[in-house]
Amino acid sequence: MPLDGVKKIVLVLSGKGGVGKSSVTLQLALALSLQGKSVGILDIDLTGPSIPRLVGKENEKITQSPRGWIPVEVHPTELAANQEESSSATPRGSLRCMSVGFLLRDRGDAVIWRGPKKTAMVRQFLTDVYWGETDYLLIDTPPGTSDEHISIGESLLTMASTSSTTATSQNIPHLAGAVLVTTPQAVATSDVRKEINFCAKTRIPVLGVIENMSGYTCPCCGEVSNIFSRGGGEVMATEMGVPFLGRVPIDIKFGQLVESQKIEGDIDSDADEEMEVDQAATQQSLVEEDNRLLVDKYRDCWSLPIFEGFTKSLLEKVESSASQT
Ligand SMILES: Nc1ncnc2c1ncn2[C@@H]1O[C@H](COP(=O)(O)OP(=O)(O)OP(=O)(O)O)[C@@H](O)[C@H]1O
Ligand code: SF4
Repeated sequence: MPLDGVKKIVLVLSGKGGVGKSSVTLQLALALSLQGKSVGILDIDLTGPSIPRLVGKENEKITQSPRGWIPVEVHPTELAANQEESSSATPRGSLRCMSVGFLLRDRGDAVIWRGPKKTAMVRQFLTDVYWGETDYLLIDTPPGTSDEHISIGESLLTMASTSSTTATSQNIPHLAGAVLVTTPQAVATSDVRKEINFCAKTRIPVLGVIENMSGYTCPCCGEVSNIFSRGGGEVMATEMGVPFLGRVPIDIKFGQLVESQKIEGDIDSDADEEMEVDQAATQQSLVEEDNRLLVDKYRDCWSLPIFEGFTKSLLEKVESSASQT
């Protein structure tokens, strides 16, 4: 069954491009993993997929198994952050990613597709990827309300209607809701208002708004500069009557990490079915080393600890949204 084993789906949306949707998706995913959850990221930004680069796996390719496409595994094992309190009861998280970027022959290839082809690709992502047991599937979307958004909404609805004759987006079994990302300035928040209206029309619950790039604290003197203004996301959330999850400052280290690509791993992700069950010890230790790199590097930023805070309130909202449906 499509999405079999996926417990909850969270869409990450924004009205405007470049506000940090993919960065927020990744940091939410890492923070959820650090809480021991198994997490998947589905990148449906078909023309500008950023997830492969963010996780340092730009050269990875998707493999096929009898059960479907196997997503690229980023850190399938115990995470570095948990090692401080390491005990036999330490939760184990995992992170797997699927993106059109893993399907391109060359990372510089352009995806120039019309609507129907995009729709087909989004459907295929929902039906043909074998996620296995996954607590949270975060779906990173392109900006605005494009073909991809409509396709994902329709595909989830179609899947729901196979089990119910009265399917609405509110009873899509796995859909917990959407997290909206904005920057503080009016030019971004006004587009996010449209996105909230899109959610209202398609009856997707809004789990909360995150205000990204909200101020910059100088590491030398502590002076706070509100480069893109501050507080616009919170004001907009209050006015629109949706929860505000919090702010993420501009984090120079984060930008540098993404740019530097130092997290590029050289792990052979030839993850066929057999390997899932029977991982060779050497491969496992390579993957563990790779994971530590990814989490350590992002943990070094200011923002990952902030996201660990967000996920707590996000999880509460997901649970309460689940109990209402
Ligand atoms: N809080 C932050 N501090 C510093 N840099 C950031 C922050 N958030 C995002 N960035 C940087 O801003 C750029 C755009 O971020 P990202 O790709 O996540 O945006 P997006 O909204 O997903 O873009 P697109 O519209 O292309 O999908 C990236 O280079 C990222 O590293
Ligand atoms: S005073 Fe201005 S330039 Fe100097 S360290 Fe602080 S923020 Fe940077």
